[in-house]
Amino acid sequence: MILPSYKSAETSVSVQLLLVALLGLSVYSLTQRFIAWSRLSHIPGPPLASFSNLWLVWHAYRGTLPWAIKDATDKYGSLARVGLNTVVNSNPESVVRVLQPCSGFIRALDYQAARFRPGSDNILSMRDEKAHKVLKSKTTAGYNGKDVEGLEGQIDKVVETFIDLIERKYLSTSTDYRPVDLARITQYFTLDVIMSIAFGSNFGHLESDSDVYQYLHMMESFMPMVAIILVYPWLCDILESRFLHMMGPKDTDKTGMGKVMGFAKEVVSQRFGPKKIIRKDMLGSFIAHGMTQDEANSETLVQIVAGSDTTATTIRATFLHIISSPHIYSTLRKEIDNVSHLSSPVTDAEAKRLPYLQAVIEEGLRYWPPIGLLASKIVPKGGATINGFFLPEDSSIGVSTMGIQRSKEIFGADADEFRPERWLSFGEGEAEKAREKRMRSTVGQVFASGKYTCPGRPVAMMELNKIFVEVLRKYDITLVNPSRPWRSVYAGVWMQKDLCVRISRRAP
Ligand code: HEM
Repeated sequence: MILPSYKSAETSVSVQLLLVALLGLSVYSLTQRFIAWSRLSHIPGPPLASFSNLWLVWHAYRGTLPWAIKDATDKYGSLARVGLNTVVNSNPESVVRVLQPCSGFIRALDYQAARFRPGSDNILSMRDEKAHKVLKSKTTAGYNGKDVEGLEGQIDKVVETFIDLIERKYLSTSTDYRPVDLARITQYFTLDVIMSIAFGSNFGHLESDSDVYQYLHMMESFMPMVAIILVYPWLCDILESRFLHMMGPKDTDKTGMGKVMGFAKEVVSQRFGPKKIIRKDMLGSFIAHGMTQDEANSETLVQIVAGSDTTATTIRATFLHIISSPHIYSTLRKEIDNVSHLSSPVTDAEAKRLPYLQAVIEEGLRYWPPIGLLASKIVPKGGATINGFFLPEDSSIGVSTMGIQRSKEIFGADADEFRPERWLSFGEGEAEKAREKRMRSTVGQVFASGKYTCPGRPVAMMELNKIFVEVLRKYDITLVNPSRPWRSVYAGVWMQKDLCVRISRRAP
């Protein structure tokens, strides 16, 4: 008989202990998962999403999240489960209820990803309701342009620089072919606008026709990672750790986000102290409403990020649908041509009087909402009933923006079509009035509502009111490659490029 040695008996005890520990961990993890699954098991959704967040990660990674969320609410109903603790909502009325000031719903941890300076909040990342309200009162008159001296004149100057760039470099003739990526130059346009009105000076993206400090390049490399962080927001804490912070952008960098941070810090420092410069721009407005230097350092980057990618998306998507539809193109151009007098650049007031232009802009906002994030909120203590489903407290509810804006119930059977006429064809009577009201309030939700409503809406609308008129009244535009008009993926913001067009002067 062979007796086991003392050593092998000791080893087998260790193995047994390890197995018991592993078993314990597995049981614990399965129990936690079961609890998490059962909290929202009554809400339908893609099967993978009911027991893990991998469904969200997969679509965030592929850049298809807004579409996947739309498909989920189309297939499973107005409330669909898309993650272990996350549902999305495609009912505009209950979205408004969630965003009401006293709803009790607060921003989910995801918003921490919008901190541009580690440990320091800005209006977009602020989760504390009271602090957010205070910040909102300090910033609204700046963001909406009310306090910005000569707002319209400053936007006009950038419109002129945009036209000048086309004249200098991108006017094709029968003998000279000069295609341009409209997606890129419209982003230069919105960046120059926002920086001009925010700080009184811009980086000259349009003048130099370049991504001067690689800000856009940085966004392209950085935002896909943000899209994943939004699914696992605890990653924010790791990224904000001292070690990783040392590897992140610094205000001494010569390019990218660091360069923008340095520029913003310099501008802010000039506005404080004994020799402070007083200006009536957005930043000046924030300071006049009591913003501190530290708060201003955090807020300046929001101005650029929130105010440029969003409006650029609407301009690109709307241009794409104008130039790819002969009917829309000619109707809009006829409207512009038939007005007896239009200033150059067209004034905001004049543009508001062009009904077809307004319908095109409204349709552009509806058809391609610039913010496709879940924009999740946490369900308050005691839980809440949304669209007939009970949501336990601390679960997370996001918005199916594409689902709402392409809703056939609200916008009609052709909701998937870009058709400005839908905004001009309301009939008489109470039912039609109610239908119009619902459509208009629903499209307004691309700017969110209630306590988180976008304060930059008037500025964005002024840019939209000008850019299409100025370009279409002067030039003919055609898509270079209609079978692949652009590349568009979602990474927290829409990354759209290669919207390659040929621009030529209109025949007199
Ligand atoms: C078409 C253009 C735009 C769209 C569709 C849009 C949409 C939105 C949405 C949906 C939100 C809510 C985000 C959330 O809390 O989850 C938001 C917030 C915000 N937007 Fe805009 N935006 C646009 C342009 C602008 C511009 C031009 C500015 C700056 C001038 C701006 C500044 C902001 C700021 C500061 C917030 C944070 C508000 C808060 O936390 O209370 N946006 N925007």
